[in-house]
Order: sequence, then structure tokens, then C-alpha cells
Amino acid sequence: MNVASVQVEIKDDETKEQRIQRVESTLDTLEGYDLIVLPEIWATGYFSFDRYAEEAEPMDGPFVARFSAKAKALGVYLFAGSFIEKDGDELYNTSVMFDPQGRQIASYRKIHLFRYGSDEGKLLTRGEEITVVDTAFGKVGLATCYDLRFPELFRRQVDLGAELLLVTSAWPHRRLMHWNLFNQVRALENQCYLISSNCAGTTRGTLLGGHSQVVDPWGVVIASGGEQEAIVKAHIDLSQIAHIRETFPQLKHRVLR
Ligand SMILES: O=C(O)CCC(=O)C(=O)O
Repeated sequence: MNVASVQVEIKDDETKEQRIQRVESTLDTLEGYDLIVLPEIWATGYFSFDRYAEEAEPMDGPFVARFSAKAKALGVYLFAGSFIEKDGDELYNTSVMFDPQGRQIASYRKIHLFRYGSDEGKLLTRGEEITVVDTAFGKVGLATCYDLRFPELFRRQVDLGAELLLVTSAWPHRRLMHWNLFNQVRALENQCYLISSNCAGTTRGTLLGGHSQVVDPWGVVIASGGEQEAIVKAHIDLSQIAHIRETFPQLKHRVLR
């Protein structure tokens, strides 16, 4: 299975529309992939809190329609990262996933809103539902950035059958060491593949961390981005999951539930 994580640079002098067009053009260059992953609130920019209300969209708005069309045009599973979803009076940090026919097969509203140096907790409503989605290559769990610090979310995804964990992020560079550790540990402790997509660049005075990753179920980083905009590419072999879970049956040895 060929996977790609698009590590989008967030530039403050770019509008939402300009950034969407730029990412659409990048996606058009990706041929032969089975799954593509994008970062968190990349179109508006996670740290552009003053733009959240005006740039929020309903689930049947243009962001979802455009990336549904893009998934279909490319014939790929596309985890389009998250956007600011407006539902009635509430705003959510919602990620969306499409199948190669362009059908929206999942959405996930970020459960753990970030409240440290971030207005997210004030502006948005938290999600309440864990998302694990069926795909042609198995069950996939969806998570967003700060969620990475909460192992119980991922373990519950595994209890629902997840074998591949997708994480969309706008994680700052100043806590890059935590990011690197969590990416590896969430894959290792759950014996899953993990693919993350983080933003890069400096926005509103915050340097974003980049280092989007593909981590195997043994905890080995098999591909990683650097600090700049990048496409992180890897070939993954999902049969490794069953192999590792059988030969080193840690998940079967759980005592506490
Ligand atoms: O947990 C962290 O250090 C970063 C989290 C974050 O930036 C987010 O959830 O958007």
C-alpha cells in the first residue's frame, strides 16, 4: 500500500482559497497512492483564530465538496485533515475522509480541544464520538493533534478494530520532542501503523513542527518530513500488523480494561 502525508506550509500572506488551490495542485502531482493524509485546519490555518467564525463551513459546504471531488478524480482514499465545521450555533474542529469514489466515509470532531496558548477551547465545541472507519485495507482510527497525548482514545480505537491510525495536526515546533515520541509510542503500544500529517512554517508567530511521520507497528519511523513543506511517502505492508500481533501478543496480554 502506497501512502503519502502532505505536510502543508502555513503562510500568513495566503488566503484560504489560495492555500486550497495550492494543495489541490500538489495532490494532482500524486499518482499511484492508495491513501493521502492532510493536516489539521490547514486551509484557514490553525492559529488564525480570528478567522474561525467567518471561515467555518457546514458539512455540505465547499471544503467537503472539493475534497470529495479530488478523492474521486485521483481515485484515492483521502483523509483531508480538518476544517472548521459549523453546525447550528456550534463550531467544531472536524476532519473528513473520502473513499476513491469520492464518498465521504467518515468524519471526526476533535475530542481533546487544546487550551494551552490556543483559543480553540473557547471558540469550538468538543466532539464526543470516537471514529473508526472501514476501508478496503482495514479499519482506520481518526485523531487530531492534542488527542495524541491521550492514549485511551487510541486504545479504544484498537478495541473497535483499528489497525491503521491517522493523525491530522498543527503541532508546534517547540514541543517537537513530544510529537516524535507520541507518534512512535501510539503506533508501538497499539501495534498499529500510524500516519501523521503536521503543518510546517511560521504562522502568527508560532513555528510549526513538521516531521509528519509514517510509523510501523514495531514503533519504527519508516518515513518522516523535515521542517519545510514536504510530501512524506512510504510503502506499508499491512500484513505486518497481524504478524507482529501474533509473534509478540502484547495486546492479548492486557489485564486492565
Ligand atoms: O499538545 C501539544 O503540544 C500541541 C497540541 C496542538 O497544537 C493542538 O491540539 O492543536
